[in-house]
Amino acid sequence: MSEPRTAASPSPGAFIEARHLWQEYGDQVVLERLNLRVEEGEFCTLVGASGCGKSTFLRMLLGQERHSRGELLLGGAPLPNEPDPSRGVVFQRYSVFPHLSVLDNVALGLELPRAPVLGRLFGAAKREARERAASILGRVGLGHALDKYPSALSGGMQQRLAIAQALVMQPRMLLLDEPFGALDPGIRKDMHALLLELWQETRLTVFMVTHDLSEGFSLGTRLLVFDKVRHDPQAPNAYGARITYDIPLNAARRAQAHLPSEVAERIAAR
Ligand SMILES: Nc1ncnc2c1ncn2[C@@H]1O[C@H](COP(=O)(O)OP(=O)(O)OP(=O)(O)O)[C@@H](O)[C@H]1O
Repeated sequence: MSEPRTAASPSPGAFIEARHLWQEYGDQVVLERLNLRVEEGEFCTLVGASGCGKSTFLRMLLGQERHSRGELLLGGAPLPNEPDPSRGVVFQRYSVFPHLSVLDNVALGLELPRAPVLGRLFGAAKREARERAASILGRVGLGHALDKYPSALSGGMQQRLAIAQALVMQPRMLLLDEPFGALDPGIRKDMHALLLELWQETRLTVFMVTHDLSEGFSLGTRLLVFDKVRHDPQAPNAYGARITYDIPLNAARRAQAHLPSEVAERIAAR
């Protein structure tokens, strides 16, 4: 029998690792020698002053942007240079397709890779895709709105749809860029509860940018503060940000994230 893993056990290879990571645009240094190790299942919230490179870091994790220097690894190998279904993303601005129904918005992600020419599946494959889409929409609270169009949805409902779009692809990582920034406080609270439930169920690794520090503290298992350690008032673009504080949060939730899913399910079932 293998030894139980405890907090003191050496951790296996990191899921995401940034080593001396830099991002520069021309003569503007945005990120500078950033180092980070994140294990699978962690929920990292990213905070920092406006313009310090949080969204840039998310885009790099998504594979939308290549770093200038250093290494960015996924499971020990260079992170793929292009977005793929293993990385789901939700932006602050609604990213759903306005001309498609709620159900089609989510089913499309399943249909396109399997029918790249027509963009449509037929028969059993189509039914299966739509059933899966409907099931995840039910999970995010949109089961009653499958035939609606996005223009008929509230802001919170549109973000639920965007989350469903990302989750239906069964990503290993969920990247959220201020996903609730445009929502009213009451709706935000509902969305926080939903996101935590989904994270606990799926055991995804989450990176979420937020400007709301209390949201950052209450949601994550880890708060990452992006900031510049060097400033030159004569040359504001000369130095970039890195992670200056890395604060473990919500110990109980953090411990749960490390529990093997089958053990967590057995305990929950009692
Ligand atoms: N493709 C690009 N080309 C040139 N400059 C860019 C590019 N992408 C980002 N930048 C610059 O990099 C800096 C960091 O931008 P980024 O959006 O990552 O910051 P942020 O911390 O997410 O900001 P905010 O909190 O305001 O959203 C900004 O000065 C921005 O103008």
